[in-house]
Amino acid sequence: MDTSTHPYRSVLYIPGSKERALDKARTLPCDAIIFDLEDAVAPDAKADARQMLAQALRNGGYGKRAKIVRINALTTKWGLEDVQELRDAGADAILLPKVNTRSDVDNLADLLDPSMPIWTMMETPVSVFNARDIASHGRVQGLVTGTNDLTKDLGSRTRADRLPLMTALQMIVMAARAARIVAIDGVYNRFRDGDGLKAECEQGRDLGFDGKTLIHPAQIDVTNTAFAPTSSEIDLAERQIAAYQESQASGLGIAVVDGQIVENLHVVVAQRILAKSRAIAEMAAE
Ligand SMILES: CC(C)(COP(=O)(O)OP(=O)(O)OC[C@H]1O[C@@H](n2cnc3c(N)ncnc32)[C@H](O)[C@@H]1OP(=O)(O)O)[C@@H](O)C(=O)NCCC(=O)NCCSC(=O)C[C@H](O)C(=O)O
Ligand SMILES: [Mg+2]
Repeated sequence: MDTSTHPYRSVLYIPGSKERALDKARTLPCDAIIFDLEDAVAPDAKADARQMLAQALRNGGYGKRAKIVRINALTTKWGLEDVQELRDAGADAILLPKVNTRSDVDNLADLLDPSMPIWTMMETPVSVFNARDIASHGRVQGLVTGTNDLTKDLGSRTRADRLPLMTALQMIVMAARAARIVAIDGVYNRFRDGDGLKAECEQGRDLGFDGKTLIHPAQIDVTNTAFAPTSSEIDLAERQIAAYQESQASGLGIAVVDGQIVENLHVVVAQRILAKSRAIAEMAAE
């Protein structure tokens, strides 16, 4: 699934051990779900969570939401069994945490059907340095930023403006864009602080992320709004495309809309906005 056919504005983590949350997710208006077997699940609960999650996926009912399973790293004692239990359960992608290098992706790819997409957590300093290499792996279709682990590994402080993370955030977006894959921002931990979430979503959107990972259903609406094209962006995109087509018809290469030039590249951006808007409408028409 790419972002022109499927939106990834809101990507909700659900602990694989929480039956009630697994059930509730079937009704939540998020674009994608990360079913988590890693950090959200305590070591003693991992085996049961694996079984419960496989059953929930087989039962279905998640509609058009993209279903992404986050396994434990293959270097842990749980990783291999996670893959064996979940690879044929009906997920749309497998998300690998604590990735450092392209060979980590190779190790997972060897265990999966070639048609199963892989997403990677970008949450170690080494992964950020290797972002381009990881993103360009033929099996990788999405990068998910792990800002909590990055903050831990950097020894940085949590700041509202995310200044200590800015280089990493930009490198992750650039790697995803160079490889034409999906880029998702990290979580906002204060899940009852809607204003703080909104500000961080706007920043993530400005940076170029497709959406944001979430930890609580209360974060979905704010995020869906922040990562959707606004009505004025849609209106402008439509007028830019129309004006450009008109100028082409009269033999000109450039149009002017609202006092700004419109060239071919602006038309590409406008078309992308309209494609995203259509994908969101399609998602809502469930
Ligand atoms: C944060 C929470 C522990 C809060 O849980 P709780 O106190 O139970 O919340 P509420 O009582 O407000 O819940 C209301 C209802 O919503 C359901 N719920 C809550 N969270 C989720 C969810 N994530 N998905 C689906 N449904 C959810 C509750 O079941 C209630 O339902 P009902 O009873 O029917 O009304 C909790 O939200 C939580 O566990 N969140 C997920 C935490 C998580 O997944 N963490 C790991 C991922 S973050 C990460 O690892 C980032 C990355 O790796 C990095 O390094 O940065
Ligand atoms: Mg993490």
